[in-house]
Amino acid sequence: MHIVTISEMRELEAQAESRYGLTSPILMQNAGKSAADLFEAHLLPTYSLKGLKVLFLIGPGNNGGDGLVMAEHLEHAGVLISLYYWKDKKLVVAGEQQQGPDIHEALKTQIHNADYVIDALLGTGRSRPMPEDMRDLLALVKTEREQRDDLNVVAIDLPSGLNADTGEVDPGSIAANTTITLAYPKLGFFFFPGRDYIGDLAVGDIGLPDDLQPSSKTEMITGQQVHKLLPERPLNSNKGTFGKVMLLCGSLPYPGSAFLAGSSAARVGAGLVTLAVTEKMLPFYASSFHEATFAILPEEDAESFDRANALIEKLAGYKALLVGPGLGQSANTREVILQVLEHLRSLPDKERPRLVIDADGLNNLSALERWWTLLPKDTVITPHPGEMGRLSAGIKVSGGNIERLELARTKAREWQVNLVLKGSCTILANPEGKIRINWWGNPALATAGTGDVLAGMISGFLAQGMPSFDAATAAVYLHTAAADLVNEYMNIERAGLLASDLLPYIPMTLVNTEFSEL
Ligand SMILES: NC(=O)C1=CN([C@@H]2O[C@H](COP(=O)(O)OP(=O)(O)OC[C@H]3O[C@@H](n4cnc5c(N)ncnc54)[C@H](OP(=O)(O)O)[C@@H]3O)[C@@H](O)[C@H]2O)[C@@H](O)CC1
Ligand SMILES: Nc1ncnc2c1ncn2[C@@H]1O[C@H](COP(=O)(O)OP(=O)(O)O)[C@@H](O)[C@H]1O
Ligand SMILES: [K+]
Repeated sequence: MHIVTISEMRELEAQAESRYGLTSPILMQNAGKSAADLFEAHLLPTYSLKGLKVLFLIGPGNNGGDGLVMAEHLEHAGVLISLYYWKDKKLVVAGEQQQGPDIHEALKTQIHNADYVIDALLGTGRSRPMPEDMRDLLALVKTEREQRDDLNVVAIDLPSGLNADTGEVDPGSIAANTTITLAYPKLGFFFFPGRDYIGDLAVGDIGLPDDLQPSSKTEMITGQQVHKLLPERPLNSNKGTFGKVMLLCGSLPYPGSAFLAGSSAARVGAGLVTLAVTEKMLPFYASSFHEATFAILPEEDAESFDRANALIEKLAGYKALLVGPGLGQSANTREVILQVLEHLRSLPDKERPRLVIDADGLNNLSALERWWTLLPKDTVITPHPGEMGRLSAGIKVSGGNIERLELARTKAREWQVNLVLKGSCTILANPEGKIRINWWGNPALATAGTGDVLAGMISGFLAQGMPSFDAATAAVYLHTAAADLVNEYMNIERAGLLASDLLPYIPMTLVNTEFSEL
């Protein structure tokens, strides 16, 4: 699904009018109706709308207009509606305009009684800081919600005051429990601090014709998209159909990485997983990872030439190679990586295993001049912000602010790689400037080993012949979907997940893509 900037959204609206006669009032009717439908279908699956008390905060522009249309639909469905018009300081309760000297007190009573407050004050037309009286209004809602968590705030299009292009927020903005955005998610949702204000995200259809597409090259990864990318599993198949993955991962202080990555490759359907390990490491894996096969390498203090060659000899017939998780850093290991890269570059396209480099694979590389010139075509790299900094000559890389978007785009072009810049909204960028951003997941993923799972999943998809950027896309989405499932089934909130908990849930995430709402 496209992600749009404000100007891209305006351009679409202008085209909708000039090419299809879809004027602003028509789009607003569609927007308000779909917001009402989403409110009913998704927010209240188990409750009846009848008797629900909903207060609408109505702004001066089209965002307020959307709110009014939504309110009308909900009123027909039996919702008890009150409307507060911010500009005119007018309060209407059940169709009656409230009179009297103290509208402010009456408004406070409405906020106190509401089940839901709908934030329809400002949308993409916000052009300056919020006036104080708008901040005060939202502060009343915020204070009330702090006192009772059964008060929900639903933002229409976006939380008022959020900059839809950058994710910056006004000091008066309040976080929504749910944002019903219109037509397409806005770029600012994916960056902090904005990301924290969105809550659950729903996307309303405003009736733009299918052939009217945004010019944006930026996409939000969705389950429906991933469903289409997943490899076929024909009946007439065997393990050879689904490809072999080789992993150069794991060393004495970090043995678990190879287990996590290898299991994850198998969990997304790779036919066979081989761990390239030394004899010293073998007993660890043989007892914990029964499904793996092994390529035995010389010990780490052997000549790099021998270590590399032992791996290269075994690599024929493999469709994917993962280098890095838990590998350790040393001059010798760097040499091994260099020789393996050289071998990969020498292979014809069809015979070349597709490469994923993560963790210490990246740390080793970053010590080399112009390391990116050493990579074979179609390589995927998966740095977290620290690794990204090392790869980019020591610059400081933000974990979640908007600057990381341009950085990812520029570096994927310069390095000619498929870049997975990890973080709470992971950004994928390919050499052609295409961007995909992951919305899903939760902070339980912020624990050691989840990156190994991700890298393993990518290699497992590559083994099945998926193009590199798509393999990375599917894996990024599915590893966060797995975390969401773990939280649900293990009753975890935002802490306590083990990377290995993800493993048994990965196959379920593949199935679930067929039924995802987005
Ligand atoms: N156009 C379409 O076809 C469709 C649009 N849609 C909807 O419209 C929204 C965009 O509508 P919009 O452009 O009217 O902007 P909106 O966000 O309502 O606010 C602008 C108003 O607020 C004012 N204002 C600005 N900043 C302010 C501030 N800080 N504090 C106070 N006031 C401020 C500004 O006044 P002015 O600057 O002129 O004084 C103006 O009156 C979009 O998010 C979506 O919800 C959908 O229905 C689909 C079809
Ligand atoms: N707060 C968060 N929300 C969503 N995803 C997260 C969050 N924190 C971390 N992640 C994800 O968890 C993974 C962590 O990877 P990484 O930092 O490489 O860990 P490790 O190297 O220990 O395995 C990444 O895919 C990252 O995007
Ligand atoms: K709004």
